[in-house]
Amino acid sequence: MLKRKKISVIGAGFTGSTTAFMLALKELGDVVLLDIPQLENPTKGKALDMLEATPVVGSDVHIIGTSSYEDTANSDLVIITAGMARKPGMSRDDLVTTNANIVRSVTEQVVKFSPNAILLVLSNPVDAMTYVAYKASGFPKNRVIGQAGVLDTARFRTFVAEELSVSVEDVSGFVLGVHGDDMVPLVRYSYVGGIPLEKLLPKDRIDAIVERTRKGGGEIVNLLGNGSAYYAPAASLVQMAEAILKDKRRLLPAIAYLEGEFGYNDLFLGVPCVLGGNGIERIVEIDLLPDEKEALDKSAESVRNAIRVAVGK
Ligand SMILES: NC(=O)c1ccc[n+]([C@@H]2O[C@H](COP(=O)([O-])OP(=O)(O)OC[C@H]3O[C@@H](n4cnc5c(N)ncnc54)[C@H](O)[C@@H]3O)[C@@H](O)[C@H]2O)c1
Ligand SMILES: O=C(O)C[C@H](O)C(=O)O
Repeated sequence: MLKRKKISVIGAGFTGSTTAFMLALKELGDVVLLDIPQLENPTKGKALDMLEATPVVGSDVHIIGTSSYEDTANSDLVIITAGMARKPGMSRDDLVTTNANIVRSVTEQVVKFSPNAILLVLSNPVDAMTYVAYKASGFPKNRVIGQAGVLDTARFRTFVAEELSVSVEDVSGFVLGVHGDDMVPLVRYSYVGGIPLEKLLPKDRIDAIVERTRKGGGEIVNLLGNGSAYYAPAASLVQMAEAILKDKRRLLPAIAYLEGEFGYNDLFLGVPCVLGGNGIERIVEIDLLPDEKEALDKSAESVRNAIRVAVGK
């Protein structure tokens, strides 16, 4: 008999609860939503509300809310969204010390009960937080992954589709590097219906889209006023979760541990990855032009600085 997957989402705030609901809508597995003991009742309430939507949408999954890690036992996938979100005027790196402590303690609890899980990290600054989760878990590198590139690429695709008045489905591309202002949208590898983007838009328009993508998170933070984006981040987590849980072997940008790839060592950074049942099945190295490599180096340096603060090195 086919066994249902179990997915735990740690942090039941905006991104955590939206992710839990999207996972349930897609029937990817039973969902456990966990937050701190002080928020146990609201977490239970959110989960029950989602469960009561399942008959309407026709999704046969179970969803519970909890503050107890025992309920997360034997999860196949654990998504970590716990931590502070930034407010207008802050950078993601301003969250590093607070969120490193949260991500470290959450990971230690998670791995006690789910030693074979794959960890998918969202908490910011996410490249450094994925490093913290990796060290705290002791898991092999393929089972610790961070989310940034799917979201950053989604923003890029949205802006290109709007500019050209074409379907978002026909725009492809990928954004590598740090999830911050130094991210690297690879214009040269971006296509619209198979046509290179550079043949469809003048350089100044592409530059404007690249800049808007880099600042995409901040644009939403400024509009919301008291928190950060959650619909597109949740959708991005769910796309990665689906690739892993269904062993789809999708080639997506993901934050992966590098041991020599792209010339970096002992670093988590957004790179093209094949995502499947083992988590990161492999990293796909691509040729970069000197200016692209220089931009990726800057990205890597920015992650190294955040890691130094996160782990106190
Ligand atoms: N990587 C990305 O692309 C991306 C995208 C969106 C948000 N984020 C980050 O994700 C994090 C969550 O964002 P959000 O909008 O959901 O914030 P939020 O404030 O709505 O939710 C965070 C939740 O974490 C919980 N939490 C805090 N400490 C905890 C602990 N020790 N154990 C369990 N739960 C704990 C809080 O109680 C809260 O409910 C932030 O750090 C944000 O910057 C990253
Ligand atoms: O911008 C943020 O702080 C949240 C997230 O990283 C995003 O890109 O939306």
